[in-house]
Amino acid sequence: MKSIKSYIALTSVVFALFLVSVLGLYRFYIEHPKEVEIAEQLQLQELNSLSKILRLKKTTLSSVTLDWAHWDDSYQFLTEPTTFDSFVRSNFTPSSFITNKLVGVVYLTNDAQIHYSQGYDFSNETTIDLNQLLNIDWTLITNRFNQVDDEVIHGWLLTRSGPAIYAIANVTDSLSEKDSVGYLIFIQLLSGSEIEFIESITRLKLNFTTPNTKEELALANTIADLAPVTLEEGFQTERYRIIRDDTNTPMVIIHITHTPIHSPNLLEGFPFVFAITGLVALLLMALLERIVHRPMKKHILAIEQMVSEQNLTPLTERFRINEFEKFRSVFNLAVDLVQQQKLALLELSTKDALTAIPNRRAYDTFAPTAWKHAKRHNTTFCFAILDIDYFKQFNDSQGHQAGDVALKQLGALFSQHFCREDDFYARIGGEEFVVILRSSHDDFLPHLEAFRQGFEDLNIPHTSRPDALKVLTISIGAVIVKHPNHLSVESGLAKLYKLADETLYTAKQEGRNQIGVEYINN
Ligand SMILES: Nc1nc2c(ncn2[C@@H]2O[C@H](COP(=O)(O)OP(=O)(O)OP(=O)(O)O)[C@@H](O)[C@H]2O)c(=O)[nH]1
Repeated sequence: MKSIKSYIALTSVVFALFLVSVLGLYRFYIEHPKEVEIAEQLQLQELNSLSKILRLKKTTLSSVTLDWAHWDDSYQFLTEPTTFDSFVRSNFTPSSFITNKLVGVVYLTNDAQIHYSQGYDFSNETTIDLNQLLNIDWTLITNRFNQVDDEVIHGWLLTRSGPAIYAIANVTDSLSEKDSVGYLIFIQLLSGSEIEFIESITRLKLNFTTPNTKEELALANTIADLAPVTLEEGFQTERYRIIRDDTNTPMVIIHITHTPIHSPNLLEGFPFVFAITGLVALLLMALLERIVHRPMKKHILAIEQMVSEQNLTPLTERFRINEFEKFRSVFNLAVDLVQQQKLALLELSTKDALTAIPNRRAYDTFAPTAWKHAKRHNTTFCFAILDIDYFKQFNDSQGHQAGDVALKQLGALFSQHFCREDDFYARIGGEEFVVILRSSHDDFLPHLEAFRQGFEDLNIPHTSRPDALKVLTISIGAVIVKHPNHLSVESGLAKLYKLADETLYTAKQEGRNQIGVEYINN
């Protein structure tokens, strides 16, 4: 069996676990997947932006290249090279490279002979031999010449200085009326400032590398392509993407670092949830403790005290819970019942069975109290012993049953004569009775006399008595104490009894059917 307190604790813990489970399931199946989805969409957008910007760079370079290739000057430079030397001098100055962010310019004839090539070293800010600068594998480019036709084509290059983009356009006159006389190639290096610009737009941290060794190439082949853009790894703060050339060879590896505004974390908010749940559990415990445990404990203590004091009384404090309140009212009904039974038992134990007036036990309880009260208030006190005259002869002649009837008749007479609040009478022996009267007026004797006369007037025949009277009578021995406080508490009552008994004896000796009186402290 467990205490209410442990059930309350158990209930609170179960409730807290239930709350955590509900919140946990909500977080796991609803909230967290939504957060992940939003974060993934953002990362996909960032990758898309990166892909679009890189494509835009290539198309921009293509436009510039196409523009230059369709200049009449370019056309004439290839058809009449000596006449147009000034073209090179005026157009391929360092500022031309810087303005167009070019690291290389190449003019080729239709049969892929280099007509003019120039590189620009941005770190040293000087023109330099293109091959020395970039160490380009020209076959990659010349293999694409047949794709050029009227269109411009572009692609990625591995250079000594890092990844670069190139564009190839047919060189023709400005109206594109003449046949192509060669090719113009512009090469743009992905410079630091370019990367910073892309980073600021895409919100990504980027690191461009080129796979050089066989192992690096093999590794690069396992990396997902930048285009078409996918987010196959899901939400990640870091990932790699690859850019390939037209022969599907990995050209550029991009190490991408995302800077998410918010990283979805499954356990995020759980300390708060635990704290809230714990708090709710504690509040629940406190509430149940206040409503259930504390009142119940209080009532148990009250009942225990009643039991130890052997005095059951109704529980007065109300419960807030219906069932407990019901228990309280049922308990109170039981207390009522016990009190009624107690009263009934008390009455039974203090009443004489034959005459139905108080018995010896009642006398033993009442007499000392009445005596003490009289002493305290110094009220005049009358103690009288009553005895039926020649009752033995009555029994012997009329029978014991007739004696019982006579005793009953005598008992009934008491309530008629001694009916004041303070009057007391009892049957303390076989045919011996006691009357205790208290009054400020000394009117005891008329009362006792009326009682004696009343019994005589019942005219219960007693033919076998030795004197002249032939009815049943009583004799009374009375002691009247004017000032009870002159006698001691302890010895007082016993002394009165003894005196009353002696007075009764005298009354009997002097002829019976009379009252003998002794006064004390007059
Ligand atoms: N019928 C009946 N008799 C009782 C009862 N109790 C006591 N007695 C009788 O009361 C009688 C008392 O007799 P005694 O004490 O000798 O006195 P007495 O005959 O009354 O004579 P005196 O007192 O001297 O007048 C006895 O015979 C008892 O048996 C009772 O409950 N019923």
